[in-house]
Amino acid sequence: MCGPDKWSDNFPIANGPRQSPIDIVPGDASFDGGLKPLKLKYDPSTCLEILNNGHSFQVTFVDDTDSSTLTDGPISGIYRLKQFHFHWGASDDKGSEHTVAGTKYPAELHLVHWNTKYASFGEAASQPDGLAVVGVFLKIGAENANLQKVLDVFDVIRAKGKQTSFANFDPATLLPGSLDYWTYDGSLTTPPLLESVTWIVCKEPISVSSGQMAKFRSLLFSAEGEPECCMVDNYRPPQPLKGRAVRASFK
Ligand SMILES: NS(=O)(=O)c1c(F)c(F)c(-n2cc(CC3CCCCC3)nn2)c(F)c1F
Ligand SMILES: [Zn+2]
Repeated sequence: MCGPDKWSDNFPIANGPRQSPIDIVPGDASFDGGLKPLKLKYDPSTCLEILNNGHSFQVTFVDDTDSSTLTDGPISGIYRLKQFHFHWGASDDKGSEHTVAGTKYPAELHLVHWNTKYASFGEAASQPDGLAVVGVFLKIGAENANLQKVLDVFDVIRAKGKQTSFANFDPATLLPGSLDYWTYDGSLTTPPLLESVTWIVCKEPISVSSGQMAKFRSLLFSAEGEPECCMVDNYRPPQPLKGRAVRASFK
């Protein structure tokens, strides 16, 4: 398995100056009163499909208009929602990519947006200010009815390469009550590990039940007809901060 430790062979940027994820140490983050509140405007009618891409499952959105956007927060300009996906562990004690003072959460949601000053997601992904990803931690607790709408279609996307239409889902229903956040300059957490992401990590987690986490683990890394390989531990561990500042939108 070409796991995270091997990525630097094919992607030397894996050892670059602004890699993600990182361990967020709240005491080391500096409050920045200049940071604006996040402004997330999502239109459920832009929700298109859900697919198992062999690394995670992702829900993709129509991004040819400014219907679903991220503005304000630490960024300038308009960033369009392209997709959201998750990372999770084989057990509830691990799974998130970012950690908070060493604490791992069982899963982490990533809402991926691209800067409309560029012509497309693909072009934006190679620019230092091209992408903005909102990260939300999942914490074991009450069953999450909004998340359940996504888990309910897992049976048809169980294997790598499977996809199905997925309409009228509002990703805002997966956001926590508070949008207080930490922000820092980082990268994609999977190959090609491009250093083009403004990370925006919410302080407040959303809930997920243990039974729902078991459902995440019913997905497969493997394609139909291949030996079954459970999709678990699809998270990259924290990377060196290398002198970067982590700012907080809250005191
Ligand atoms: N964990 S993360 O950092 O939030 C995260 C992301 F933000 C991503 F955008 C991707 N991503 C990768 C591609 C292929 C593109 C193919 C064209 C060149 C750019 C990559 N599509 N989306 C991704 F895989 C991922 F894990
Ligand atoms: Zn991710």
